[in-house]
Amino acid sequence: QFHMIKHEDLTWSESLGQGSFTHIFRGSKTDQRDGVTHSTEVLLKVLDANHKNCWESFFEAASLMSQISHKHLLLVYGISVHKSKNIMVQEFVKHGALDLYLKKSTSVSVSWKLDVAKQLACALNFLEEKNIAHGNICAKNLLLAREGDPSTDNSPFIKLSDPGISMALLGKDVVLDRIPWVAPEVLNTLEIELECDKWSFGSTLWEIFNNGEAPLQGLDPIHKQQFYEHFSNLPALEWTELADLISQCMQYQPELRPSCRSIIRQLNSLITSDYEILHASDTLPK
Ligand SMILES: Nc1cnc(-c2cc(N)nc3[nH]ccc23)cn1
Repeated sequence: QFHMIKHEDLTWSESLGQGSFTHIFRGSKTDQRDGVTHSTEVLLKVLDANHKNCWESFFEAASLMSQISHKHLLLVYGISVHKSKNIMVQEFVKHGALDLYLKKSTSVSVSWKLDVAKQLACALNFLEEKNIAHGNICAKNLLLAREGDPSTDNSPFIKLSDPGISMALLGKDVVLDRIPWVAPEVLNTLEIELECDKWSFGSTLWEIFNNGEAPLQGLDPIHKQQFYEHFSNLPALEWTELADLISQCMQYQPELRPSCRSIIRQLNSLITSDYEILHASDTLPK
């Protein structure tokens, strides 16, 4: 169920860092279409040689993304297996991960953030309708295809990346490190259900409205686990309506979390609320 890409059709450029058990590189792939050679910029995600046993899960994550297509889901061109290297070939998304972008950017408006939040909610709604759980929703896995430009009121455009290797295969320490994005019930079951993505959506909303700052970033794994054992909540944002949506998503009882349709409805009412006017002051020059 995968397009196999020949290794010789891949060109490798610079390393762009690493994920859980993977290394990522910028690169390009060439293919022949009606006799013409096309070269496409791609992102090459390589599974660590010492985690070869995860290759099924690595490709499982990619195949999830290639079975369905949606404008806010990352495009996976295919896979390439060469000697001991397992490579996933993805579309290259120009501005990279949203968490880093938010940390670097100073003047990102409230409406820009709401637009991004709504795009993520639409992607989750699409997955929910297909009964597909993603399992790794976070700002690091949101890729910015278009920055959007405040002067021309051009809007941002994001793509949700693949979920990566499944929780069941990651060590307990990696799962603990994903607190508070990983839903509490996953720590016991290591199973990902649709409701888990709603919890993660809440945590990602918190990140977006805290300029990419990671929630609970200072806590070590033990204190992160206690955060769940004490049924704690993230610090509420000033904007109460948004804080309410986040706490609805981050309810410890999965069945009480809102549907994607409800999340989208609530985001729409926030977009039209006068909050933007009230908060226009935070983008005006002092
Ligand atoms: N599917 C993907 C995933 N990541 C990127 C990306 C783009 C960029 N400008 N800087 C980066 N730094 C790290 C990753 C990355 C692109 N496409």
